[in-house]
Amino acid sequence: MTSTPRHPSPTPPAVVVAGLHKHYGAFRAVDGLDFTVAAGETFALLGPNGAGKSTTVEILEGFRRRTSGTVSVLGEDPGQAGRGWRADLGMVLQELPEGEVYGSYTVREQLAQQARYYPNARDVDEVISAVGLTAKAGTRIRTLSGGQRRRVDVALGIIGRPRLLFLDEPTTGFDPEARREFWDLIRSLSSDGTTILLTTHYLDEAAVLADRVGVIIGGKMRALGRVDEIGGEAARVPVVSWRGDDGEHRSQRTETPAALVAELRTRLGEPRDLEIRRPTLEELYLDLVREHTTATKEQAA
Ligand SMILES: Nc1ncnc2c1ncn2[C@@H]1O[C@H](COP(=O)(O)OP(=O)(O)OP(=O)(O)O)[C@@H](O)[C@H]1O
Repeated sequence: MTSTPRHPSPTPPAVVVAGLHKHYGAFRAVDGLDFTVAAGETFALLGPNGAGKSTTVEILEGFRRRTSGTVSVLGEDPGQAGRGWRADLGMVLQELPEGEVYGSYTVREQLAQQARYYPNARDVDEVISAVGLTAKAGTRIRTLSGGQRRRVDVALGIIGRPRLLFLDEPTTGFDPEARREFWDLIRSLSSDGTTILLTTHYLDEAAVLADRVGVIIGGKMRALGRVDEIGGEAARVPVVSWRGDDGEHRSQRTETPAALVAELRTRLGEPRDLEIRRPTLEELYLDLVREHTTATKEQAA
């Protein structure tokens, strides 16, 4: 008799990180990270410069050895995995110094060359169109602008139809319109089932794209959750903002917004540009960075 399992086993996570450390001598660049990225999820790693984001991502990509901890990426240890595993990954690394990457290839030539490494590559011209470079397909890459070259990096990252795509600060140098086009591209990859691990300094980008975010500061995970969960209780304290008599924009976080508005009304009459809203991810993130940077300085003193 055959039987169908009543509950089909859930898809295993794309990434599992437990107790991850990376030390350089006495310096702990990554200091005990734990997180998972579910299959099909878009996960953003946030954190100030030097927080340990790229080090973590490079360990997951198999480019850097860890000091300790366990890491599984698409079911394998990146330190041991082979070429088949790598073919399922797409990578857009942090920007490399100008002129170091591409010889004299055109956009189309470079992509066609890269596509040959993958068993199930995407169509070259479709990818060129998806990153908005159709008009530049025959142009030599080194003559493109910085933002256009970054689009080539993204195209190279997705040409192999990866199951898991790493994007390390992908939109640095993009103009606002290009960033929005890029977000559409990421959303469409995500809706096709691609798992995405993104690092970014643009909090609006994380808020728009990510199902969950992790905030790394000083090599440790200081917050982890859905965008609307970050900041815990603090995230529920509203922000009142208005324009003062001097024309300056002001804002204040308060548990009693109605009382503050009443006080402003007495003081200013009808306050200009009055708004009561939830704090943005950027405000909550900056709170976290301040809190942990101060704590680290106090410990060091
Ligand atoms: N090879 C190395 N030797 C010593 N220290 C290193 C080495 N590589 C990185 N570091 C240090 O590890 C820390 C984490 O660096 P990492 O590049 O992971 O930060 P990041 O969060 O990606 O920063 P950014 O936002 O600036 O890209 C930094 O203080 C960096 O100087």
